[in-house]
Order: sequence, then C-alpha cells, then structure tokens
Amino acid sequence: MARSSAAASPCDLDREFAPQIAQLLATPPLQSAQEYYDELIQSKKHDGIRVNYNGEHGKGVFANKDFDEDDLILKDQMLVGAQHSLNKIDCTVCSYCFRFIGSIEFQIGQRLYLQSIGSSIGCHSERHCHGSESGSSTDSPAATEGNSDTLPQEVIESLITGETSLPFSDHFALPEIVSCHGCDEERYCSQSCANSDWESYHSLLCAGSNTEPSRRSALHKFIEHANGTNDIFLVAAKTITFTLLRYKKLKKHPDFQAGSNFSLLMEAWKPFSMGFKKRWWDYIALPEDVDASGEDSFRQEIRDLAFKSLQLLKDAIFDAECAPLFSLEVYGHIIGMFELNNLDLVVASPVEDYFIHIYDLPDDEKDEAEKVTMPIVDALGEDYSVNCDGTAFFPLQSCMNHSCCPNAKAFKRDEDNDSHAVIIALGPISKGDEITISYIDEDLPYEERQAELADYGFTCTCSKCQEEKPN
Ligand SMILES: C[S@@+](CC[C@H](N)C(=O)[O-])C[C@H]1O[C@@H](n2cnc3c(N)ncnc32)[C@H](O)[C@@H]1O
Repeated sequence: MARSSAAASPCDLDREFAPQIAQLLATPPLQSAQEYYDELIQSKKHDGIRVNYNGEHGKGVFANKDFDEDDLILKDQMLVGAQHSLNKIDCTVCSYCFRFIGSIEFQIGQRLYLQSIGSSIGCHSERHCHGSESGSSTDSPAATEGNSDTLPQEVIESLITGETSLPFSDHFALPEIVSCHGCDEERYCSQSCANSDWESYHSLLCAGSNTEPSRRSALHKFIEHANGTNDIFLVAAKTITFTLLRYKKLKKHPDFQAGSNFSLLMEAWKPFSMGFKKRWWDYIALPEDVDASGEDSFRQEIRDLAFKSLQLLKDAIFDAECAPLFSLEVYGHIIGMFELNNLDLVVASPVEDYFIHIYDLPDDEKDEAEKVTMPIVDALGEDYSVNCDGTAFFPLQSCMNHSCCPNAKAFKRDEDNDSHAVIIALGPISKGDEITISYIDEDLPYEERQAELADYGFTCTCSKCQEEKPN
C-alpha cells in the first residue's frame, strides 16, 4: 500500500530543512521512547499497563496486572482532538474536554431551532466507539421522523434561553457555558478548560475580534477550507499549535535555556514523535471509483489539497523559529498519524439519557411528564439525541495493536461523559499478556477484514485469521 511520492514536493521548506525534518520524523531511539511511556504511565497512574517494544508488531500495550472481564484497563486523556465541523452544529460541548454544556433544555432547543432552519445534519444516537459495540442496551422512547414546525417558535426559544424547564431535567444538570473571551466559536464547561485550551492551542487559532485583522482573516480562510474539504486539517493545526506553544514555554524554562532552538522544538514535538506515522497521501486507500491508472493523479491531488491547507495555515500562524514544523512533509505525516492511530472521539449525549429517564418513570409520573416531553420528542424525531463525535489522538490507546479476536475494547460507560478513551477487558487478561483491540468490525468475513486492515498497512495473522484463512 505504501508508495513514495510521485513528484517532487511543492513546498520549499521540505528542501530547506530536509535534515531537521528527517529528525522530527525519525523513529525515536528505543530507550528514550521507553522512558517517555514509563513516565507517562507513572504520571497518569495507569499502573495496570506497560508499553513494550518487544512484541511482534512494533510497540504494544501489555498488562502489568491481571484483569477480569469488564474491568477498566485504561482511561486515556487525549493529546489533541477536535469535534467534527458538522457535529459542532448539532451539539454544544466544551471545546477542551468535550463534555456537554448548557442544559438539557438548551441542547434540545438548539437542535429544534437548527431543524427549523434546516441546518441540522443529525445522526441517530449510538454510544459507539471505533471498534466497539453500542453501549446502551436500554429501550429508547419511540421516535419518528421529526417535525420542529409542530412546536411554536416561542417554545423553542424559551428552551434555549432557559425560560422553560423540562420535568426532571435537574437530574441531568450540565455545566454552564463559558465562552472564549475572543471569539464566539469556542465554548467551555469551566474557566479552567477555557484557560487550558487557550494555553495549549486556541491562543494561536482564535479568530475573534481581539486577533490582529490580517491573521484573523487568514485563520478564517484556513478554517473555511478545512470545513469545506476535510476537517482532519483542523486537528493537524491543533497539533502544530500545541507544539509551537510548548516550544515557547520550554524556551522560557531555566532547564532548557541552554539548548538550541531546534533541540527545543524536538522536545516540544516529543509527544507526537512517538505516534506511528506514514505520509497521508502515500498510504490512503484508493476510492472505489479510482482505478490503478488514476492512482498517481489521485495521490497528487490529496497532496495538493494538504499543501493548500498548509499554505493557509502558514499565512495565519507561521513561526520562523519552528519553520520545519510547517513543512509539507511534517504536515502529511501528522495527518497520516491521525488516520492510522485515531480512535473516534465519542461523547454520549445526555439528552438520550434524559428521555430514557422519563420513559422509565412510574406510570403516573410518566404520564404527567410526557404531556410536556412527547410533543418535543415528536418534533425532534428519530434524531432526538446526537452524540458528540470527532477525531482525537490518545497517547496510550494509540500504542494498542489490533487483533480480530481482541481481549479489550473501547467502550464508554454511563459515567464516561468526556473525551477520554476508555478501554475495558473483554475477558480475563493475565499479567504479561498483550492488550489488543479491534480496529475494525471483527465479525466481518475474513476477506473483508483483511481489506479494511489494508488501510492500516498490514495483514492480520491473529489466531482467528489463521483459522479462517482460505488454503
Ligand atoms: C495504532 S498503531 C499501533 C502501535 C504500533 N505497533 C507502533 O509501533 O506504534 C497501528 C499500527 O501498528 C501495526 N499493527 C497493529 N496491529 C497489528 C497486527 N495485528 N499485525 C501487524 N501490524 C499491526 C500496524 O503497522 C498499524 O498500522
């Protein structure tokens, strides 16, 4: 699947900084990588696991103690992630931790409003993660095709403004919305999340009125291009801003002041240097409608799209001290890293839990509550609840290798209401065993599984594949 780029890079930085780029993209030395993971695991107190390099498939995650079925193995905090652009229209979550915010009424009112103006895209609520099953086994209230016209506009507005309270919504209280002080785009569950986002990414990506006009306009163009083409560019931009801001912080730190700018950049980039990467346009699977004769031009188109996005990002946030970070080579590998390692970012909507709560009330309370909620459920229709979904990079989950008969899975429990990746044991796991998850639907037939895994660049040889492999 992997190929080398058909034509010379259009990016001058690729030539000018070739040696530095090679260092940024080189596989980190084994010892420093092992130290990095040992420290990370220790600092996050994930003492049930270890990252080891002595497995069959590069690095992998191994059990450091015995686990029983359904035990929590890991709750991994993302390094960088973003909600999909279209999903942002459908649910309001904290831009840093991705918890739902506002109130049940606000979330419902907003969806009804968007439906009434024809903007909502929706998708039926499922509490699924990449490679996992639905987490909700409860029967949901019967829902049909929505029609927000059945509710007066004033009702919708009063839900959004909080003038109307729905029965039992106090059981599902959500954090109040804290807006970014610069723009209307980003909203948070607390001032602490707003500050963390600002310090980690948003101070360079805020396109609000406090931002210098030419930078603001450049940021708008970059964001518009990503929204219109592929929102993976937004996560790539966050990776670059995270590294730039970390670089600036390190530069002020007394322990690092003696180092060269490039050694500081290497240190700032370290968390991403660990991620498994390939150049995006080299390995991306060919769409079904492109045959072998069109392959080179397809790959060139993808590279040109990434180059266009990078140019727009450079116009907004280029920093000469960290120039190699803005090379097309690094940009292509960052996007490739997301494609190869990402677990979907999924946070279940509390709106579904709210309606299930009403549905499960004792009959007399239910009848009373449904006088208020049924017209709303009918107006919302099938998509009465939409989960937050996006793309994220998780430093430890991304070290887990695949098996078609995995011993663990990504699964959000009821209490997991933020962006962490949650990994649960599917059966007993003994200390020393490798912890594997399935990157695909492992119930597919052998050929289809191998075809899907080809996108990750390998052929699976797990025990299930060996059994099912045709002779
Ligand atoms: C998310 S990374 C997993 C960590 C990776 N082993 C590493 O060294 O960084 C995914 C990559 O690991 C390798 N990999 C994962 N599971 C594998 C398997 N069952 N057989 C062969 N390679 C596998 C593939 O190269 C895949 O693209």
